[in-house]
Amino acid sequence: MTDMTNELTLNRTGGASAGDFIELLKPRVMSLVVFTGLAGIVLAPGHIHPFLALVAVLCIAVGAGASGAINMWYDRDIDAVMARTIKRPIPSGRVEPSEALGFGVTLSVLSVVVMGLAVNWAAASLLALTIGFYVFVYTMWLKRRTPQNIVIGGAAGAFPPMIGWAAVTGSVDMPSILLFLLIFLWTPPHFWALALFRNGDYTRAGVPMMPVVAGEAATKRQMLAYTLILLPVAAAPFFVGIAGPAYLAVSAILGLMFVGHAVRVLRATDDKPAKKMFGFSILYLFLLFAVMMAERLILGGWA
Ligand code: HEM
Ligand SMILES: CC(C)=CCC/C(C)=C/CC/C(C)=C/COP(=O)(O)OP(=O)(O)O
Repeated sequence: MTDMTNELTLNRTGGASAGDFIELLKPRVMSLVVFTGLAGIVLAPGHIHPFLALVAVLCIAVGAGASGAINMWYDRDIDAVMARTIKRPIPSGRVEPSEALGFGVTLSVLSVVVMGLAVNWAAASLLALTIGFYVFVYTMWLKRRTPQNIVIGGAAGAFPPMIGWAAVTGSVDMPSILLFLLIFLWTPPHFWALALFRNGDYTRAGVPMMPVVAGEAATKRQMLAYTLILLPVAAAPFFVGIAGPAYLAVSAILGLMFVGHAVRVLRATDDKPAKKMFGFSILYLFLLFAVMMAERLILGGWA
């Protein structure tokens, strides 16, 4: 406790560093979000100037990070009682709440306006929708109210490939909706794996995550159901012509491994399988999109 008090005093007098503002952008989580946005650009039919592609990726990165900063501003009360989040810049006193809010709002507006002016307004509108969904629908409305919070609110994290796709095509098309669906169905097993071994945090903070409300067994059964539904959905990009045969094989292997993790979690009596499944969920999504992009870049289009 003394250590923590000293740390708070030190930090307050020291003021915020650039690193604190970078931390507000949740860079590690957002790196995969941006990667899926890049995939939308690579997989979309048509051409975009490489410089504009770079601008689009930067706008997705800045918009995603900015919404993370607003999330940290709104959630500063619960972040202060969860072990995983207590050292974040606001609860530890290094950044004032109003500074974080101003930072997040400014960068959100900037990312949308630059996307609209430099790339197109279809991508900018989807980016604005995504930021709004994460901030208003997930963070401010559902997160503290229902155990379905991440099922519905998770849609925010699934939009980036559609944003990237729209940056190239100016439209919303069926293959990009499929990429949305893939991430949408991946989110519950991704997040509930973490919630299972961070259950104490969410109980203390009064956040009604699924394991807190429905119990561990029911959560685990739902995780298995999502991994099973993911199998055909993850294969679908091959059948609509935006992914190749190597992708199809990899999606089946990774999908079965994901189901295997869910089965081990279902049977487990300790936290270890859930921790492993959380780590695997990230690798799963990263590899799926990496293979989809690599095959497209190496071999060209299929459609
Ligand atoms: C509503 C949907 C989601 C929720 C509630 C959620 C929740 C979380 C949480 C609580 C963590 C731990 C973060 C930390 O301790 O800093 C995490 C980690 C992570 N999430 Fe998610 N996530 C969601 C969607 C996504 C999406 C869509 C992606 C990417 C496409 C993603 C990628 C990651 C990555 C890469 C990490 C690991 C970060 C690290 O290395 O520490 N998440 N997620
Ligand atoms: C382009 C754009 C705007 C993308 C946004 C992407 C997005 C909504 C990702 C959601 C992932 C995420 C950080 C969830 C954390 O949940 P939480 O906020 O409950 O987690 P916490 O407890 O770590 O704060």
